Amino acid sequence: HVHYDYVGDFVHYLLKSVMSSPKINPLYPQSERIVEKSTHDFIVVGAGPTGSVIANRLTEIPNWSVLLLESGEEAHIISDVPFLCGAMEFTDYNWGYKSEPQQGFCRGCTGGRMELPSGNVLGGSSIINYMIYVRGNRVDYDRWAAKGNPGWSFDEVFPYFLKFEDAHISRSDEEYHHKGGFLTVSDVPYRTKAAKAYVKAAQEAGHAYTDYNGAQQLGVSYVQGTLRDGGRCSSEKAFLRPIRNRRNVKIQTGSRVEKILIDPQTKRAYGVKYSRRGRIHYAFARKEVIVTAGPLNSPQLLMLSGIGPQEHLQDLDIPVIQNLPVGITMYDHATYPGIVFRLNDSISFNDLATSLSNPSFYLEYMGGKGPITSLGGVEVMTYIRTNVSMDPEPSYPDMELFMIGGSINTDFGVIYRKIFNIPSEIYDKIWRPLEGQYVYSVLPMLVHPKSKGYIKLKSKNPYDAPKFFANYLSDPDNIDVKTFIAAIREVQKINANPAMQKYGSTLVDTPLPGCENEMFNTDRYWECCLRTLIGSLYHQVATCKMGPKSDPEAVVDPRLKVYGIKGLRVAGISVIPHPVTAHTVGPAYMIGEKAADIIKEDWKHEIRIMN
Ligand SMILES: Cc1cc2nc3c(=O)[nH]c(=O)nc-3n(C[C@H](O)[C@H](O)[C@H](O)COP(=O)(O)OP(=O)(O)OC[C@H]3O[C@@H](n4cnc5c(N)ncnc54)[C@H](O)[C@@H]3O)c2cc1C
Repeated sequence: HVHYDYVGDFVHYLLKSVMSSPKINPLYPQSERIVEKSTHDFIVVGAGPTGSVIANRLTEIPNWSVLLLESGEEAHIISDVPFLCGAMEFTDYNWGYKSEPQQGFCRGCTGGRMELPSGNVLGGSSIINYMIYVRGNRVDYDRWAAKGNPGWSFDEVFPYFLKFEDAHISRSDEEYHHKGGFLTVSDVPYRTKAAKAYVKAAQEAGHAYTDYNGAQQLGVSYVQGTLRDGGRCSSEKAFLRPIRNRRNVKIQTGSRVEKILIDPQTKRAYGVKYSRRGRIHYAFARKEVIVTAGPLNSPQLLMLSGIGPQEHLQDLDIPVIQNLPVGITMYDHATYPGIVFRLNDSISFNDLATSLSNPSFYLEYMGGKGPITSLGGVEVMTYIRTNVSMDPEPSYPDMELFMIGGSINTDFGVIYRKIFNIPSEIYDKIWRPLEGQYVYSVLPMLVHPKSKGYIKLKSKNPYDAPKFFANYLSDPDNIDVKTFIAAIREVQKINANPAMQKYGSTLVDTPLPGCENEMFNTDRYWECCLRTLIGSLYHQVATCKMGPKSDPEAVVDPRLKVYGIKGLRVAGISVIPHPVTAHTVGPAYMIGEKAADIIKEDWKHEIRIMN
């Protein structure tokens, strides 16, 4: 046995080096002669899904010039391979944040901390994400509107979801999808037999087969992915590549914005200060600065620029321009990776190394097919409403269960063990004995957490990572834990059905280290597991919350303008007021589309004159 830690480190090193190597034929050639001071109509900070859409749509107006500044570089084509998505976290495409150690969760994680990856690359997190495409529930958006955000109800945002979508889904509610948009959403071409059996078992357990992006979200269906021809369809591929030769857009990588320039007298944002290749530059905006720097960096940038909680900024010696509750709210979607079932037949992924060393899989991938098109093993989604839910809306899920045709042992502890910061003591006990075996797992995602965390700056140095306090499982009534446990029971119920039992599927019952004192499969046992090994699914929202002026947590108004500051908007999942019943990339694209339309509307007098 070569110790997997060394193998893992070597694999990560190799991948990191390949991914960061200079491009021979870059799609976005970067001029070395960047002027130190330049002026544009709009400056967009961050080229993730939201920033990419905004840059695309604003430059539809030929007379408007847009500078898109992205801290990361253009991605390597290897990031297109869906099966490798988990590994992207170990490259320079990740900002590499971690949560602060806190009581009550992640007691067993290495250092008591969770990984909080976030994309630092042209395309943002859509280059390192798992490509799961979910739009969210009608109720999510109707509640945004009901909470004082006019324009954001489902009926008002749905056309934007349709606008960007190019759907290739075989069993779908057709009127809920659209063909011809920039972002390809499709079925995953490869499905394990375990996934097919699980879909059947879920139906046997009473879950209807649905299109979760269609009329009804509750039920079971195969995952839909942001995939084009079996490869990743990132925001770079979908929204930037088609416009990169427009004369009125400048897409500049390796450009890290350190500060938004704001006149303290007039409170107008007039540009940004950024560093590139070790030099400081300034860019000025005639019209607006739009911050789309992701859910973790957008609040950081605002606070570094003097917009944030007054006392916190004063403590760090940052001159306060506007006292606003930036970063005081951070909801996230949590999951638990330890519900694993052993199978007695070769129906799931059992060995990543063998899969990746099989040349025929690559040939299949060239044709947009085969196991390598799998979204890191994510295959089936089930939306459920547990008996813990007190929500008045009967069709509103409180849990998502996503089924994976493998588990943390499938890659021999090289990738997913590290993603969840699982120490050797736990891996060796639970997953090591399963190496090479056929298993599947189900990860519950708590879609509407009651617990909320917050973000603080560590210092006024833009290169110091902020501090992330996730506060998972901290709600006073313990509803989050109870909901998780109800979901774990539902997973067991699904597994007990004939379609899974045909393969002798049994829950792995080795007690989790740290929880041996609790009786296996009791509520107390599962609570202990959750508090030992919970992980993030990287959907932090509300860090620059959208809300009416009366909302004490609001940072931007419903037109995404930062309260009290002129010429400055924030867009992206950071503005989402409350967690959605979705993975967040879909909503990020929608927010980009809507933001672009809002901006066009606000400047329509000028567009009219130009026409
Ligand atoms: C590992 C991972 C897996 C995920 N899996 C899924 C999934 O399967 N399905 C799903 O729906 N969602 C998933 N998500 C979430 C989803 O990808 C994000 O919600 C979405 O990308 C957010 O879009 P955004 O535009 O708001 O921000 P981001 O995608 O975070 O983009 C922000 C961009 O701004 C840049 N930036 C930040 N600070 C600066 C600065 N100071 N100067 C210049 N540029 C800056 C960043 O480098 C980045 O490119 C995942 C996220 C991660 C991290």
